[in-house]
Formats: sequence, structure tokens, C-alpha cells
Amino acid sequence: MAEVWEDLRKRARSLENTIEAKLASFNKLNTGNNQGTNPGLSSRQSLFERLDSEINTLITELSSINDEMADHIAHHSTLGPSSWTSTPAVQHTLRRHRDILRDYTVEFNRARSNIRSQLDRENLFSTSSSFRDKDESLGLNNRTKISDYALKEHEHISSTDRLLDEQLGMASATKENLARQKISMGGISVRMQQIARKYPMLNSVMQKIQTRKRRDTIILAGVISSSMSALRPIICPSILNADLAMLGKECEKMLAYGADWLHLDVMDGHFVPNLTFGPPLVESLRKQLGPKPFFDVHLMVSDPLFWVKPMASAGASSFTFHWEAAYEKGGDGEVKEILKSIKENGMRAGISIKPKTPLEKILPYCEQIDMALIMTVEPGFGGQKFMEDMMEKVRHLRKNYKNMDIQVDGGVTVDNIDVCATAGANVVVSGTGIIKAADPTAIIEKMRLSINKALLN
Ligand SMILES: O=C(CO)[C@@H](O)[C@H](O)COP(=O)(O)O
Repeated sequence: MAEVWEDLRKRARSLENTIEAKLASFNKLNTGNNQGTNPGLSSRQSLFERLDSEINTLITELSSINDEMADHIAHHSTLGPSSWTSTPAVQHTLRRHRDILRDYTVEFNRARSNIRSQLDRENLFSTSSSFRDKDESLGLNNRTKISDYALKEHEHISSTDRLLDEQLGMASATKENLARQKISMGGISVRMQQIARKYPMLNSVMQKIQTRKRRDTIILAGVISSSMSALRPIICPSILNADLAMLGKECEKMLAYGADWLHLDVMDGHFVPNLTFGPPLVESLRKQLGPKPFFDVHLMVSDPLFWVKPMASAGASSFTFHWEAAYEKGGDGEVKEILKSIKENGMRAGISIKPKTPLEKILPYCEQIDMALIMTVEPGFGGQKFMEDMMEKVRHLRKNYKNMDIQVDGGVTVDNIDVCATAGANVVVSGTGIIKAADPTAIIEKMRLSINKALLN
């Protein structure tokens, strides 16, 4: 049984690696020039078609392996709750494979649509230049009309493509949910059968209840299975690096690019040599963005306790303070008091340490916090160099706290995301790495994929 599962996992991993390599070649097609006379156009077109069909096939294969894994779990869970397939680790593994499949599908659809538009544009230019050569009797107005018409057609095609991609994304999310529900229902039905066998008189009553509550059970199973989930990748663009004059719009853009949380750096000019903003700005952002976005507020201030209530009222979702500041103010008692106050004010609690602070200082609080933030630069400014030697702290934390969110912040980019992810960080703050990128969506996807892969191992 376990061998079949291991074999499926191996096949899934090998397909994932092949898809990743093919996607890399596929993405390279998106760097051609825009001139209609590009001599490589037809060969790039045929390479596009070949890779397009190969990746499509691989994604379909990976999807059926994921389905086989789900079936395998569902089948074995009929053996009872003690079956190895009912452990959270097995369910978690399947969920990670599905996340990877979803990320690849999104990346593939996005790249396909971009490359197709690029090739169409190049085709269009070459067609309109041959038009010009062949039919010089056409006046300037007519030629402009033809190219306007062609450009409009091209825009229609692109937007239809985008719509299709969105539909595909939604369909794959629905499929994934159904598969999860199938697994949870398998386990629930086994338990129901066991009870029914034990108390035959209750059988018919239970059947009626089962039928009437079927829909509720599905929903409940979904909630149970998602609450069992241990860690997930959380990508947090640091808005310190955005255009601060357009902050609301910048945040909206980040959320549209796929950010999970917005990381808000509060600096008081004492704890760090820089000044940023306080509760009024957080409140304005909350008003503009609504209740949904998660505000991950990082307090680089000398008196964190003072700011707990104002930040909660302003709309912060999570309050991360520096151990150094709290300890200097009032020792261990102050740290505990802040943690208590954060919880009383309904926020998630995080503790952070600067690079020179030993990890041991925050270990006594790790059972009480939701997240540990390991700074990978000296706090104060965006755009500094990532300190890889901080990964030792991350590794140690992950080894001892399997389910705690571990965040890294400072100089994190796609170039070092694998280092952070394999060390054990699942929450990533990136300022310049995301905000200044040409394609922030692609960067966020890559970061998420890297963390998902590390979580699988
Ligand atoms: O808190 C800080 C710096 O103190 C960070 O959140 C930076 O703002 C991240 O920016 P990059 O280093 O990723 O550019």
C-alpha cells in the first residue's frame, strides 16, 4: 500500500521536475523582438506549438497522478481511522502536490497567453508590412484603418484568452475542492458505518440524518480538512518600497498580483534610524481596501506595548514586535504583557529579532506566538543585501516548531527564495524583489512554488 503511494509520489515529483524545465524553455520564447521581419518567427512559432502541446500533456498526466493519489487515500481510509492514509501528513502531501499543479497550470496559462500575444503581434507587423509593399494604391487612411482593425482584433483575441485562463483556473480550483471533499467523506462514512454496525436499531435513523445532513457534512468536512492544514506559503510584499504617494493603489495592485498579506513596516526613528507611518495610515488603508486584506504590521518601535491598541483599532491583522525593544523596556514581563495584549485585541502575535540577536532569546515565547520573524537585514531600510547566515536560525526554529509560521524579511528575492524555503521559512517578506519586478505576479508565483516544494519534503 505504502509502496504504491511512494511510487505515485515519485512519479508526481519527476513530472513536476520535467514540467518546470519545459516551462523554463517556454518562458524564454517570450523574449523575442517586436519587429515584423524577425527571421526566427516561424521557428519560434513551431517551438511554441511543440512545447505548448508537450506541457499540456504533462500537466494532464500530473493531474491524473494527483487524482490517483486522492483515490488511493480515499480507498485506504475505508480501512478505518487508524489507516496510515488518514494521517494529516499524507493529506498534507497531497495538498502540496495539488498546489504545485495549480501553480504550474497558472504559470503555463499566463506564459502561453503572453507568448501567443507576442507572436500574434509579430505576425501582425509582418502582415501589415507586406500589405504596404503589395498595395501601394491604398491611401494612408486606409492603411491606418487596416492596422487599427487588426490591432482591435488582436486585443479581442487576447482578452478572450485571458477569460479562458481565468475559467480554467476556477475549474481546477473546483476540481481540487471536490477531491478534498471526497477524501474527507470517505473517512466520515467509515466511521458512520462502524457506529451503524454497533447499534443496528439506530441504523435507519442514522440513514435519515445522513441524507438530510449530507450537504452540511460536506461543508464541515471541508472546514475540518482545511483547519488540519499545517503550513502554507504566505507571500507578503513590503509596501515600504512602493510609491508611497499612491499607497492605496499600490496595495490594490499587489493584491491583484497575488500577494497573500500586505507587510506594513512601522518605524519610529528611535528603534531604527528611519521614520515611516503609524495607525492613521493603517486606518486609511483599511478604509480603502476593505476588511478582507491581511495587514501584517511589523513594529520597529521602542515601545511596542503602547501601539498594540491603536494598531488593533486601525485594522491591523497581525502585530509583530521586536524582542530587543520589549526586553529593553521591561524584561521578560514586558514581552509577556505585549503578547497578552495582542491576543486580547484580537490580532495574531509575532516576535522578531535583529540579525545580531541570538535565537535563544525568543525561544521561551515560541509556544505563545503565531509567527517568528527572522530579520535577514539590519531593520530600517529596503533594498539591502540578504544575510544568508540567518538561515541557521530558521532551520533551528523549523526543526523544533513544525507548525509555526516562520517569516523572513530583508533582501529576499527569487534568487534566494529556495535558500529561505529549504531552511523552513514559509512566510516571505519581499520589498524590492516584488515591487520593483517587471512581472510581480510571476515572482509571487515562483516564491509560492518554491515554498510549496520545500513544504512537501
Ligand atoms: O523591514 C524591512 C526593513 O527594515 C523590510 O520589510 C524591507 O522593507 C524589505 O525590503 P527589501 O529588503 O525586500 O527590499
